[in-house]
Amino acid sequence: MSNPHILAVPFPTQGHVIPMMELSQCLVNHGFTVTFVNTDYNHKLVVNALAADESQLSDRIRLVSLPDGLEPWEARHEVGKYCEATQRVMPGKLEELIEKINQGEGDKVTCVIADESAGWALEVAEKLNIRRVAFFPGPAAILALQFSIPKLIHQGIINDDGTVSRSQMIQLAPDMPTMKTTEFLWACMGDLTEQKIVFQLMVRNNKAAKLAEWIVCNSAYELEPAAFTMAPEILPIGPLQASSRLGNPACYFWPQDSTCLQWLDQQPPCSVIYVAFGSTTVYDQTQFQELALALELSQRSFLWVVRPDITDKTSDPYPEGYQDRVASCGMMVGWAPQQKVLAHPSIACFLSHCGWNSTIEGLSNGVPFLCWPYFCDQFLNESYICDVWKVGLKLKKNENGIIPQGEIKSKVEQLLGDENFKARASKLKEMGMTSVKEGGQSHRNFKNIIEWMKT
Ligand SMILES: O=c1ccn([C@@H]2O[C@H](COP(=O)(O)OP(=O)(O)O[C@H]3O[C@H](CO)[C@@H](O)[C@H](O)[C@H]3O)[C@@H](O)[C@H]2O)c(=O)[nH]1
Repeated sequence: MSNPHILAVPFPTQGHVIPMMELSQCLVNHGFTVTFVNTDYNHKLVVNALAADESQLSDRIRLVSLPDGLEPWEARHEVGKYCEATQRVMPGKLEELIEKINQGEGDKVTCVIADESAGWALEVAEKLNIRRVAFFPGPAAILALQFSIPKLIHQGIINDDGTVSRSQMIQLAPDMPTMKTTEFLWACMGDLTEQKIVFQLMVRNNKAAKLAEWIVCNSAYELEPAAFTMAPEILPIGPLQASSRLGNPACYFWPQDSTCLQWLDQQPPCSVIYVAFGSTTVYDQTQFQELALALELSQRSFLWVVRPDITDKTSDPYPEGYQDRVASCGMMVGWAPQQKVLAHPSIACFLSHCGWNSTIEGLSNGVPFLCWPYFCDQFLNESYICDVWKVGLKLKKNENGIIPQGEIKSKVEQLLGDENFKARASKLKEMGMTSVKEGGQSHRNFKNIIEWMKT
């Protein structure tokens, strides 16, 4: 038998590639070899960022790439178009890649670990008779929601193409956070056509997940017990964090600006608002400027990640004279070493879009949140943060759909003026993080799976 050789296939967006790489690094530490499959487009970004970064990938992880079905110049942020193209082109290319590897001199692929959202990769693995693990990088509750689609159709809550019959609050099972039907993952992704494409992808992924011998997720029993009771087939192996294995995260699409860590060193403990909205969130110019002014108004230090594509206005999106005015208290960077930033003692709170990676990174460091969800699973994550774990506050939009500067300023004061938020966040940190340590339930699940992968 050949040495264990994993083919890791993330869903091709940043928020999925990072946790799949983290899982890969954990596998390498247990003696596995990993071939990591990016799209050609993402591969270029990753290689470019790696060259500018001090973090090194293990030589037991080989980066390879496949076309994603779009031309190099086409935008990847139109969810529907992107999902259609990847599903159409990538399965065939993946099959060719695996056959090429297996006909070569090196170790044959012994197991495919695919993102649950890229169910087509599980279909290819089954066709080629290779063992399969589905990895979900988000919360178990969202996967449980996806698995409940047939029941939701049966109950008339949605119709066959995922359209929500009416806006209402529902609870999938006792003790689960309540969800607004119009905020179901697929129902808040782009226009109606895109929503239907995303819904159909989820239906396909439900079937594909049944082909996997294991379904694992980047969460912990301690964080969402009700979701794991509702869908016991999902096993938590998280929260996966580079700091747990004393390593650096990798596979970023943009080079990290590490100068902010030295800047943080100069700030007093628990004094800085960290502001970051993940890899895809985009704000219009009005909202962007409102946030900028709110940070200035807060009269606190802040570190703000302003990705080059975060607003529709690319050149100088700030209010006039802003950068000079905030130079003594604020720092803006294009992409931060976020996991290290959140672990820094000078961070007081995290103004976040509530992507799941950001959520567990904040939790793992006991940082309280100000929540500004945008789409996808982020509304549910906000509900976990504010209603279930009670480690954050929600920001409210005004009648024009804008979160005004006064709202941001007053919620910052409320959050930082109440020590209970920090106290609960510190408690949750202890609870959640023990799960990935020796003896924890996530650790035990991970061990069982790697034992199985080695047989
Ligand atoms: O300056 C930055 C900003 C972000 N990050 C990292 O980028 C990742 C961002 O992931 P996440 O917070 O989950 O946000 P998205 O990039 O928006 O992720 C997508 O994928 C997630 C996992 O499925 C979902 O939970 C989100 O809603 C979805 O938008 C995290 O690991 C961050 O540490 C950095 O390293 N530097």
